[in-house]
Amino acid sequence: MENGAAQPVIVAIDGPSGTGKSSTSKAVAAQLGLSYLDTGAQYRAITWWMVTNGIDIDDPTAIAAVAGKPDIVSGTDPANPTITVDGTDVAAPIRTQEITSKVSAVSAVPEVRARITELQRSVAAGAEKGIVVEGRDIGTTVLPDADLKIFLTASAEARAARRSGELKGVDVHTTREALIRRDAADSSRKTSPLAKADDAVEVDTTELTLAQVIECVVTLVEEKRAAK
Ligand SMILES: Nc1ncnc2c1ncn2[C@@H]1O[C@H](COP(=O)(O)OP(=O)(O)O)[C@@H](O)[C@H]1O
Ligand SMILES: Nc1ccn([C@H]2C[C@H](O)[C@@H](COP(=O)(O)OP(=O)(O)O)O2)c(=O)n1
Repeated sequence: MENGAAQPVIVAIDGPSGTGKSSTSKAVAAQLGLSYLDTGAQYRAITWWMVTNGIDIDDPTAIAAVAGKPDIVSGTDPANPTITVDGTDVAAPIRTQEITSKVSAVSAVPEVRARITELQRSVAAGAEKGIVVEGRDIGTTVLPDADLKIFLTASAEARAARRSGELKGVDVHTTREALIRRDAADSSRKTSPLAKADDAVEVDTTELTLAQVIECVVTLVEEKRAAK
């Protein structure tokens, strides 16, 4: 590496629900002094706005017509990630089952994706030391020139067990079915589906602890940084 300040490093972490994207990305960003962006939270936030404003989420034309209206702001400190819509803190309401069940329909609308993708690129460009961005289409569409692309996977059983550990009172079977439905919707949409980029490193986390996944990604980032 040359003398002087380190070049910003851009890391894209994609994969389906429950593979460990958020936990891994936050920890990696915190350890390496990078910013962090949860793009799923942005899609949840725009879905929350649609629901709150009575937009019919089964009507893509109605969604497209207002996709530019909400002002979504993400705080990128991995120790305290925040998200607001028109100045309102929506960190809690975007995690309800209602929003989770509606987010795939809203995020499949091309006008929504165009709007959120633009936002994501401007956040990444503004991260002085670099950023870890997690989602479904970061390596393929949002930041195709990322320095490092990771695609996390895990069995449906492991993912459902992890998720139902968080959702008290919801059984593993129901969680597993909902998760498989959402994966199918996110993977089959026309615009920018959930997919592994050709140059992404695939990490199967089924048999790994979270600490092992974090260590693996930190090592890969450090190797990329050393080679820059
Ligand atoms: N490798 C792992 N082993 C066990 N539990 C994990 C692992 N990775 C993540 N978890 C747990 O699984 C849940 C979902 O992880 P999260 O990072 O939110 O996944 P994602 O962002 O991909 O949906 C969290 O409770 C997290 O602590
Ligand atoms: N880059 C992204 C990130 C999320 N989405 C959509 C599709 C996902 O089902 C929802 C919610 O994503 P989120 O990462 O919060 O979901 P999980 O926490 O992994 O269950 O947003 C997307 O379309 N593109």
